[in-house]
Amino acid sequence: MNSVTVINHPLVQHKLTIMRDKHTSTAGFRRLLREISTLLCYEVTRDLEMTTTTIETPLTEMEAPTLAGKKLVFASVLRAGNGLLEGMLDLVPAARVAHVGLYRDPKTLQAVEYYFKAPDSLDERLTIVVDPMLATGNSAIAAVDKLIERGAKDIRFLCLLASPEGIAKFQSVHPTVPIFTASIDKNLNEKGYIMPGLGDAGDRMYGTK
Ligand SMILES: O=P(O)(O)OC[C@H]1O[C@H](OP(=O)(O)OP(=O)(O)O)[C@H](O)[C@@H]1O
Ligand SMILES: O=c1cc[nH]c(=O)[nH]1
Ligand SMILES: [Mg+2]
Repeated sequence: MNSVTVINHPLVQHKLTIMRDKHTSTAGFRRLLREISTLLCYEVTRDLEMTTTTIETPLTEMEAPTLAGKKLVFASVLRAGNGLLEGMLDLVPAARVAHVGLYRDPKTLQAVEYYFKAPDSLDERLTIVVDPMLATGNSAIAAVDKLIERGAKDIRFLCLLASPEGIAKFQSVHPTVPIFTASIDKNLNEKGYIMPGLGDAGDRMYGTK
C-alpha cells in the first residue's frame, strides 16, 4: 500500500489555519497557497535522486551534488492545482508542467475531463500531481489514470487537505502512488466537501462562487 505523509511543519500548519479561516481574503488565500506550496514542495522532493558534477569554485575544482535524471513534471489539476503549481515552480523553475483539466460534477461528484496537455517522455520522469483538495478522490484518481495512460510510471500526489474517505479510495485504485498532504481532515459532508476543510479551493483562490 502507498504511503501517506502528513507535512506537519509549524509554518505549514500556521499558514493552513489562516487559509481555512473564512475571513481570509481572496488575495490573502492566493498568497498563502503560493507560500505553503514552496514548503510542501521541499518535503515532496526530499528524497530525489542525486548525482555529482565537476565544477570550479573561485578557489578549486570540486565534485558537487546535483539532481539526477530528467527534469521533474508538475501536473496541475485545474483550476485549483495552479495555486500549488506557482510556488512549486518558484522552487524548481526548470520543472516541466502538465495541465489536467477536471471539474467535479456537483450532483454525481464524478470528475469530468475538459483539457489535457503534458510534456513528452513522461515514462522517464518523476511526475508530481498537485491539487489542493483530495475529497472523494475521484479527481485525483482521474488525473493519475490519465497520466498513466500517457506513460507516467513514477507518480506522487501532493495536496493540502485530504479526507480519510478520499485517501482510502485513492489507495484502492492507485496503491503505488504516495500521497503527501498538510492535513487529513475529519470526514466528507453530504455534498462531498472536506470537513472542517477550507471550502471550495478554486472559488477561494479566484473569488468565484
Ligand atoms: O476529490 P474530489 O471529490 O474529486 O474533489 C476534489 C476536486 O474538487 C476541486 O476541484 P473543482 O472540481 O471544484 O474544480 P476547480 O478547481 O475548477 O474549482 C479540487 O480542486 C479537486 O480537483
Ligand atoms: O472540500 C472540498 C471538496 C472538493 N473541492 C474543494 O475545493 N473543496
Ligand atoms: Mg472548485
